Amino acid sequence: MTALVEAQNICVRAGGSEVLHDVSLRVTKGEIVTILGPNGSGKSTLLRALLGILPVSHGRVSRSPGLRIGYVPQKLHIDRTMPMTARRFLSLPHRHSRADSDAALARVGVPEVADRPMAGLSGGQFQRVLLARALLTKPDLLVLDEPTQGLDQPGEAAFYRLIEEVRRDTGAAVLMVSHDLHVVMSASDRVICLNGHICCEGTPRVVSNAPEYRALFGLGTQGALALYQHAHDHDHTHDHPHDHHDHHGHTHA
Ligand SMILES: Nc1ncnc2c1ncn2[C@@H]1O[C@H](COP(=O)(O)OP(=O)(O)OP(=O)(O)O)[C@@H](O)[C@H]1O
Repeated sequence: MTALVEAQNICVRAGGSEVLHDVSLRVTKGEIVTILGPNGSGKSTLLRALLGILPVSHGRVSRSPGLRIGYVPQKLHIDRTMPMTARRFLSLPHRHSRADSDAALARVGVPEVADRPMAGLSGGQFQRVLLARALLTKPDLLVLDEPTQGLDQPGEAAFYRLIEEVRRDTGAAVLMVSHDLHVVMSASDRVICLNGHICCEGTPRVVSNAPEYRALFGLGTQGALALYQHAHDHDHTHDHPHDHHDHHGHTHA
């Protein structure tokens, strides 16, 4: 199938060193592809090179003619003191009708936030508004750089379900970066494991059993640590172990 976007043997340099070496990948129509990798492994750099924001020092990037991309960058600086409603935010930088904006908010499951200030939204609502803004461009390809950062695990799982629905309804392909193995495994057609180069790739099942993947995420690398801490945080916010602990405390008292 024709690729929407394709990298052929690309190398990318940043800050005087080679951040990506000999990376090749393609995303075809309607696919959900997730890039996983430790901090600093070049995930954002790869997305930016595919989007043409960063130049490659070797190889080539091609995008299908007329490709419409909805991009949600990893960091979006919003002046939290500026009172801007979600509907107004959706019209930046391109103006959209009220009906289209409201439909986009409804599509991502937060119709109620249209008149609320962006600064007052929860993390999950905020990420959904970012997705709504990307959808307003009617993209063939959604590029999402860690779209679930700051969300708890149920919030992440709900967000990935939403991504699957969007793909089903719009036919858009999705290329995203994630740190969360568990939820990504169920939502992705294909996973690419990156650490400056592609360590392994394939269906989630194939990748989770690949020795390269286990070496990167399972043996105390920087990435494994980040992932472990991520999971650890979730345990702490979970109600049951906490209740259990309290219960024991009372029993002993
Ligand atoms: N503009 C830049 N100048 C210097 N170094 C850069 C620049 N952009 C990226 N880098 C370096 O390239 C490497 C890859 O960065 P990148 O942001 O792509 O990683 P990442 O996998 O997205 O990381 P994270 O998971 O922490 O977001 C890092 O070592 C980073 O410091």
